[in-house]
Amino acid sequence: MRPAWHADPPVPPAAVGSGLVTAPKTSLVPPAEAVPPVRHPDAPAPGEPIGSHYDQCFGCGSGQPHGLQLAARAGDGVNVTAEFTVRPEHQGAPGLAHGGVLATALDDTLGSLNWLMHVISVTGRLETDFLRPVPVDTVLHLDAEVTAVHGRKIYCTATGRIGGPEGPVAVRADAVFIEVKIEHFVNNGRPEEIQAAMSDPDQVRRARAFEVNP
Ligand SMILES: CCCCCCCCCCCC(=O)SCCNC(=O)CCNC(=O)[C@H](O)C(C)(C)COP(=O)(O)OP(=O)(O)OC[C@H]1O[C@@H](n2cnc3c(N)ncnc32)[C@H](O)[C@@H]1OP(=O)(O)O
Repeated sequence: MRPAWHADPPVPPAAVGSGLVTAPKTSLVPPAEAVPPVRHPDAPAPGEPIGSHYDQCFGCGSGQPHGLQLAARAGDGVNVTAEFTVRPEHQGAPGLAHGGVLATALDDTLGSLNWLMHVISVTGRLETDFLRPVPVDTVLHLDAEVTAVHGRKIYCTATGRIGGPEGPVAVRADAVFIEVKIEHFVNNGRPEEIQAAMSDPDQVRRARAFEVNP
């Protein structure tokens, strides 16, 4: 007999009007008309630290004691590298990193690609493969790159290796990020944090870096 979970009815592809709305998924494979990404002339130099986009970011902010404190550096193309050390507060199973935390590490590394193109984008779709368990105290060596751009859609990929930068791949992801304007955050973020960010000269300077996009 099939297990009970096999008997779940399939989710309808689009059920508008029934209370369910399932958006069509964007393929993670760029369309034929997609173009290669362009490294912005003012992108950080290869090897230069990218820094956090927001000190309260769970992925890269220094103001989040339980966060990942991810430190990314620019590559020589439209790519970055980063490291994340798994701490006890990141556990899922005993002694092992939580899968959602590992997905966050991949997501935030992909997010730092914004600095290479001087485009603000947010995660639209992120598909993650978990290939090896990642124990506490492990340094996850991440790399991410943009593979193609189509309109506002930015196709990108990331891997996380253990045991060194050339070690075996433990996690990987393919993603589509969507370009947005700064208003995306101003209009949607909780007012307390938006007001605090807008009165922080460092935060305003980080945001302005994108607005001089030629
Ligand atoms: C100060 C510095 C800060 C810098 C801040 C940097 C932050 C980085 C942090 C790490 C990354 C994150 O965690 S970001 C946080 C997690 N992500 C989010 O919160 C995003 C929530 N989703 C949204 O707000 C929205 O759905 C958007 C913005 C993604 C899309 O809405 P929209 O702007 O109305 O887009 P729309 O016109 O419908 O679609 C434009 C094109 O994108 C495609 N598209 C739309 N949504 C998706 C999707 N989810 N997945 C795939 N593809 C999609 C459409 O098919 C279309 O393709 P075509 O028809 O043109 O072909």
